[in-house]
Amino acid sequence: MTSNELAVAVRGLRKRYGDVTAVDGIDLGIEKGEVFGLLGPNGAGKSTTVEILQGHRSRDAGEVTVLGSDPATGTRAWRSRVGIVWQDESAPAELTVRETVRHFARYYPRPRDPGEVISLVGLEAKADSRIKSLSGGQRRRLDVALGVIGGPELLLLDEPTTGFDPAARRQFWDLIRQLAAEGTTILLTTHYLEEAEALADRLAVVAGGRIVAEGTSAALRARFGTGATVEWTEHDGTARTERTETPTRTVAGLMRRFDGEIPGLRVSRPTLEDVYLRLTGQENTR
Ligand SMILES: Nc1ncnc2c1ncn2[C@@H]1O[C@H](COP(=O)(O)OP(=O)(O)OP(=O)(O)O)[C@@H](O)[C@H]1O
Repeated sequence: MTSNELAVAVRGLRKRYGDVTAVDGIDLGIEKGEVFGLLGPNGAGKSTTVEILQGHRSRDAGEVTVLGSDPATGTRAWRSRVGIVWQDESAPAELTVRETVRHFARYYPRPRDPGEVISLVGLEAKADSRIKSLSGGQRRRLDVALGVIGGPELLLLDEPTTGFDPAARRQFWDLIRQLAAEGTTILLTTHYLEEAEALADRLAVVAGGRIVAEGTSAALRARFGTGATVEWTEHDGTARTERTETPTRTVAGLMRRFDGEIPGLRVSRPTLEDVYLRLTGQENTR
């Protein structure tokens, strides 16, 4: 697939801040209509990458094509095709939700209908409330409304659900799924594995400015999450843990030794979280 057929094509992307290498040679290809998750710990280089894709940060090296253009030289027409959800949208606190969404619609050549966008993000009941009266989660929905009011082909979301309660997070996921169903290509960064698994068609795990793994969550688990952990308790009460590629054989050995019930027996396969912690070198931080 050529870079013009992909929504986002990145090759050899590098960015340094002084002595800190934030992005250290990232390659990325996101297909049109895909939901792609960038997953990684604090400081991995996710925000820097997204800011470069938005055209809001310069790069030191690499080729970047977003909707057929280099973001560093993106025109106003190009910008109107890319939706960005800012962390702290500086919308005037005294305006109502409806006024704000209508106001932002004027910046775009072919905006979506403001009323429709307000209901898409679930803010109908708050349409005539002032922004200053919104809760944190409602405020974030407004940010998303402002990110999609221009009818973007590509939506870039940097940690969209940080600070959400579980119910708000799940409602937000429904919104993302709805936008994806309408054909919007979506790139989101997240710390939450569960979120990446729930939303992303494919995900890339970023650590230390590099992509350490990429694929569907099922493929990542199958590829990196091999083996199992067998846990049991010895007669003297000592807890034992063994990591093995052949858990059945381990359990068979224990059955012979214990000649009956094996106290505290537990066999577990790695979760995506285990895979993620292993890939990002945080395995022992649990
Ligand atoms: N404006 C800046 N000036 C100097 N260093 C920066 C700047 N922005 C980011 N960095 C550094 O670059 C590295 C990557 O940061 P970045 O914000 O891209 O990571 P991230 O994966 O988005 O992290 P988080 O999950 O914490 O948001 C970090 O070491 C960070 O301290």
